[in-house]
Amino acid sequence: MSRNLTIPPNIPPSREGRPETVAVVALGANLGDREATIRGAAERIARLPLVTDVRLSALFETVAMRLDGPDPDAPGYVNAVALVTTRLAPEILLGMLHAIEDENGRERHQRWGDRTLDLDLITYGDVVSDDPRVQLPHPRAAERLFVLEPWLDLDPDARLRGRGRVADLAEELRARGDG
Ligand SMILES: Nc1ncnc2c1ncn2[C@@H]1O[C@H](COP(=O)(O)OP(=O)(O)OP(=O)(O)O)[C@@H](O)[C@H]1O
Ligand SMILES: Nc1nc2c(c(=O)[nH]1)N=C(CO)CN2
Repeated sequence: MSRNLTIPPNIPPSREGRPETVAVVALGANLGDREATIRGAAERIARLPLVTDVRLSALFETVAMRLDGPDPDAPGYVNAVALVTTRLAPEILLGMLHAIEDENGRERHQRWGDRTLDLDLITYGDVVSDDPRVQLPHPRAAERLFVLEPWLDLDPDARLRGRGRVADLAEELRARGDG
């Protein structure tokens, strides 16, 4: 069969801008229909522009952590982690995560208070940032089993830049009865 060489080959047009990067996003909810909120948020992230893939972990039931420690009397959380492949810049992605929190009726009364939806950017590729608006990796991720365990569910070999293997961090927290 002859080929018409005037028709361009089926190669996607080259795209300017940043390369695709995998971001780790932590999801948590302890008010309302927590599971539906988490699954809906992951679907919403998947529909963001310049997001090409979202893999959601299993959902974990966890005890609410307050600033002064675990509070078994507070409404429990459903936690999960999503691996998000995106060409959005980290600060833009975080802004969009905040918008999704707002769409879900997130109110900001109290640090570590109850919430319909919390979305944290845990890592964005290997990017390190101490800008208070976008700290990367998330400065409290290594102390949070409710982040590390869902992350391990998706990626047992995960590493947290500057802190080593996520599996080792989780093991230390479990051994201390912490996190
Ligand atoms: N990597 C990050 N992920 C999420 N928020 C961040 C990050 N870096 C900086 N921030 C900023 O932290 C501020 C507080 O975020 P948020 O309301 O989610 O706090 P919190 O959930 O109560 O506590 P924590 O930050 O310990 O999870 C926000 O204004 C946000 O811009
Ligand atoms: N179990 C649990 N506790 C929390 C969580 C969370 O996601 N899960 N998020 C908080 C603020 O980011 C504070 N405490």
